[in-house]
Parts: sequence; structure tokens; C-alpha cells
Amino acid sequence: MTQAPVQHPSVAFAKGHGTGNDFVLLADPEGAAPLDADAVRALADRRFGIGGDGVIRAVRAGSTGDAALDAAAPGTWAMDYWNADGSVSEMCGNGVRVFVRYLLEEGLASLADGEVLEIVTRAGIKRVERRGPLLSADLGPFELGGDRLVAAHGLDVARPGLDVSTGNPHVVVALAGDDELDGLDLHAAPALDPVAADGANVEFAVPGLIADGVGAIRMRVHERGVGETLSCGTGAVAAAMAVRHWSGGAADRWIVDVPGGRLEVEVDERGHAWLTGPAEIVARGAATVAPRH
Ligand SMILES: N[C@@H](CCC[C@H](N)C(=O)O)C(=O)O
Repeated sequence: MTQAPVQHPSVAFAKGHGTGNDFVLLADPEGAAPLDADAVRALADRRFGIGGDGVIRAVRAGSTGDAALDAAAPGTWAMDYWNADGSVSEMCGNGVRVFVRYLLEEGLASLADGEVLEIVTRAGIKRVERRGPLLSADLGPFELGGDRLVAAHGLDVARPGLDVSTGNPHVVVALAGDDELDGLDLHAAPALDPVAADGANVEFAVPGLIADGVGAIRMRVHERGVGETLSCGTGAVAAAMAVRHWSGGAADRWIVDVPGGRLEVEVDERGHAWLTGPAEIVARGAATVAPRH
């Protein structure tokens, strides 16, 4: 006797990325379909699911089920961001830009060139501005913290790293040149001493030239809750702000080259860090992914 295949409910999704940092996006305006860790891991699985560095639910403030995301005027779009391993993060810089692209392409929001849309995240309200084909996010003020040692495969000895908060935690390590950066093996998470209580995203940055008030950086990242990714927006901001600090404030504009492309970071007159770059939706479909046990 043949068994009928199990039918899983189907959910509309989109797949998007910002410089190769990729996300599964779902719309849940009424807050009727909260995510959980198992569902996120299943959707983000690159072989058994759709695949992504993270999963993002678009939900309206007031119906999110999360106090931080509900802390905005009712109806404000909220970004419910999850890492691929099923953990939540406070913030995602590429994610918030891809999120706005998704809202625009789904007809859930509109934004003329130069206009700003407010999005509530677990790290507060972020403003996203349309700049021609690019989307630019005001990630707000950043905080430089203390030092900790960072050990990683491919580095001869542990190196000093600087804590930077962009709403989510980062540790930035400066490397001497491209050979050191390219020689890193980031399959395993870098070891931090002291250990970061909530974990941290770790950026390895090679500072380049500073000319005409614009600095250049090459960067690779190991993301908390994901692994090595092709890009990390808050990580690019953290790396740029650490290198700016080490340079004595030599520039307020930084070009950050990551394996997935190029991002720009700029500090405005209020000390807010803006992250600018491409954000694209590349696929849409119906997900019937079920958690695997
Ligand atoms: N890729 C994101 C950051 C995503 C969250 C991060 N892994 C964390 O746990 O804090 C970005 O573009 O900022």
C-alpha cells in the first residue's frame, strides 16, 4: 500500500541579499505566524531548506510578540531577525536594507529617492534612505569598548581585538596585510579571551590607504550564529569605526571591501554611522519546509 506524502503548509517567501549576505524573507503583517528556532534552522538550511545566513519576518509593531519590536508606533514595520542557527540578534545592517527592498518590491511600503523609512529592530528604530539603486541605513551611534585577545586558525599568535557595539556585539582585529587576511581559516569560530558573554561577531580588517578624506578597508567576518559570511553590514561599520579610531579619526568615509562586494560607511555630524550598499531580491516562491528531527 502506498502512503500519501505528508503535506506541509506552504508559506510565501522571498530570497534576498546585500553583498552576498543572504536572507529568507517572510511577510507576517498581523503577527499571526511567529518564528521559532526549529523553523528558522529548517528555512536557512542550504541543503534541506531554502538557505540563508538569516531569516527575516516582516511584522507590524504592536503585533510582533516581542517587547523590543513592539516599541514603536503601531503599524511601523518591524524586522524580526534570526540567525541561521536559530538564535535572534538585535540588529543586522545588510538585513535591514534587504528588508526595505523586500517591502518595496512586495508593495508593502513606498520610498522615493532621498526619502526615509523607519524600521523598528531589537536595537531600536533605524532609518533607511533610498539613494538611487542603493539603500542606506542609519545605524545610529556606535560604541567602542575594551580589548580582548582573538585567536583564529591561520594566525600565528592571538591578536588584540577591539569591542565595538553597533546595537549587536563585534570584535575587530587589525591584520598587517592581504596575505594574513587571505590565509585565515574561519570554518571554526575565533576564540575570544576573555570570552564574550553573549557571543560576538568577529571582523578581521586590513586597513588600506586614506585619500581625500576616504579610507579603504578589506574585511572578512565570522558571524555569531552563522559562521563565515560573504558580508556583514554592522560588521563593516564596526571595522570602519575601529580603524577610524586607530587612525586618530583620519576619515569619516570608509569603503569596506568584503568577499561579496563593496559597502560604504559614513559618520554624520551627529556621530551616526550610515551603511550604504546594494540590496536585492533574487527569488520568490512557496516554502513547504518543515523542521527536521
Ligand atoms: N549580517 C548582519 C548581522 C547579523 C547578526 C549577527 N550574526 C549577530 O548575531 O549579531 C549584518 O549585516 O549586520
